[in-house]
Amino acid sequence: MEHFDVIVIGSGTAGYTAAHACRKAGRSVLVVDKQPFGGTCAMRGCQPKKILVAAAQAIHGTSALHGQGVDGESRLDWAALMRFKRDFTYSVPERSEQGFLDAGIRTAHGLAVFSGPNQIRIEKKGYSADKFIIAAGAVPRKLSVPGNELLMDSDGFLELDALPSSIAFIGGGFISFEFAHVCAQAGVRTTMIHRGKSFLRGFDPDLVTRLMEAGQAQGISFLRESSVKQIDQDEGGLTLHISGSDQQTLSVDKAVAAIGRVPDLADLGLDSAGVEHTPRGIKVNSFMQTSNPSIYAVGDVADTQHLLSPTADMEANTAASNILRGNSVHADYTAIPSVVFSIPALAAVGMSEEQAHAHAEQEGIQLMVNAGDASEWMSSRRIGQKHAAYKVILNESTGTILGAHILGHNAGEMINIFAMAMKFGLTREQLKSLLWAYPTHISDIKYML
Ligand SMILES: Cc1cc2nc3c(=O)[nH]c(=O)nc-3n(C[C@H](O)[C@H](O)[C@H](O)COP(=O)(O)OP(=O)(O)OC[C@H]3O[C@@H](n4cnc5c(N)ncnc54)[C@H](O)[C@@H]3O)c2cc1C
Ligand SMILES: NC(=O)c1ccc[n+]([C@@H]2O[C@H](COP(=O)([O-])OP(=O)(O)OC[C@H]3O[C@@H](n4cnc5c(N)ncnc54)[C@H](O)[C@@H]3O)[C@@H](O)[C@H]2O)c1
Repeated sequence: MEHFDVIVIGSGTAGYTAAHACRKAGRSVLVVDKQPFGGTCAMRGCQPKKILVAAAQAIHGTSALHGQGVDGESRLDWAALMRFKRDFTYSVPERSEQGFLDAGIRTAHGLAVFSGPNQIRIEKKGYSADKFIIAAGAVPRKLSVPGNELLMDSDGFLELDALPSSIAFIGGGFISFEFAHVCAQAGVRTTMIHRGKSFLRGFDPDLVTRLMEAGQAQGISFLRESSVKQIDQDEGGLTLHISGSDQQTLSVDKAVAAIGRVPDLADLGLDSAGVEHTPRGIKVNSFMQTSNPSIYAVGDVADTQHLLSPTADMEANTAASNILRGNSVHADYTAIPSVVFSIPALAAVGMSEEQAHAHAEQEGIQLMVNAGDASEWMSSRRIGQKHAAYKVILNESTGTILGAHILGHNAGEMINIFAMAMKFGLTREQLKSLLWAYPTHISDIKYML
């Protein structure tokens, strides 16, 4: 049985970082993936999604300035856009694997299954290691209703050769919002169906309302407190049977289930390795170590709060560091920005207003909540942006930032400034004293403070 210092299961964001970090320190490393190398972010997530969003933003940006110096219609050419997207994703597996090989990391293809606490099998061949890092990611959650096989998931949407003329997104989270805005800009009749009352739970409700107004202005319909109970195929496409809303059925050409992602635990053989897990993922401590001290778990497969690329990367570095130098580094979840790449984008970091009020009461501090509409600001007017708003929550006495929430073009870039300020404890006065390049969206931050 071949032996390695470290075996990494999964070649996505987390697996990539962990494998390279261990190899850089001179360890012998094997990385294995059951799919072509590269993982979700590069192949089926952040990167290809952002290519579609960029095109949709260009269409929206042009139409927003019609009559204000911009003339003529722009149109989203889906077939060309998919070719453009594939130019990026096509080469990922080969480049990713070559990068591992160039660094001296061994690669293997196939399903990795634990056959004991310190060994795995890949396609009938056994391997052992001193340490393992499980970076097996997550997969789309399936809607368990009759006819669910007629639904697409995000992987399917990102591979669509032609856009339908009507589409429904089931779920009121990140993926539904981002893809719905792309579809709306392509002229697709788009409906979002959400079982709960509040869309984009976790984001500021006032800003979510403004985002939904922006979506409605682009032609998106929203059904809330509505559950899809059954899907039937009919001649024209699909009929969705919906309970809870006034609308009982909805006919669409295609429908996408975007109801969250679940850790990809199936077939890993975790019980043979003594690794505790729940449907939420592999249980880890703050060193990213599992119940088996030789095995660490990182990224979407671990039972942590975030399913994001930067947190996958940070957790992988944490696990690698703890394997190399003994458990000494804790995963640090301070000030993690998150962005819905809708049109406009919605971004947040830190506490919600509700959390901040609870925190203030508990700590006996005064809050300062700066909130407002930014659609009349020059930065919005010059690009024809009609939906822009912000909410910044500060500790009044120290001037430090507890939370920031931004809706608008470039919100995804601006939020990083707030994340940096929070991470390093910068105050309102310090931020205001900076000479921001002007006129930029980021220079608006001083008005928000
Ligand atoms: C549509 C979409 C858009 C997204 N957009 C963003 C975004 O804009 N920003 C952001 O921060 N995050 C985004 N995310 C989330 C982000 O992609 C994930 O958080 C991140 O990719 C997780 O990385 P990972 O390494 O943990 O898992 P993955 O990248 O999923 O890698 C896991 C790998 O493990 C392999 N594997 C699993 N089980 C086994 C096994 N038993 N044997 C061998 N191999 C195995 C899989 O084949 C896979 O390649 C998005 C996700 C989706 C779906
Ligand atoms: N820009 C980004 O950072 C980005 C973009 C896309 C995805 N992601 C990551 O991927 C994850 C998955 O995205 P997502 O949009 O699928 O999930 P999500 O968690 O953002 O939203 C899931 C939605 O589905 C609903 N839902 C859950 N179970 C349901 C059920 N059985 N029936 C009906 N509705 C149900 C939830 O109420 C929620 O509205 C996200 O949590 C996020 O971490 C991030």
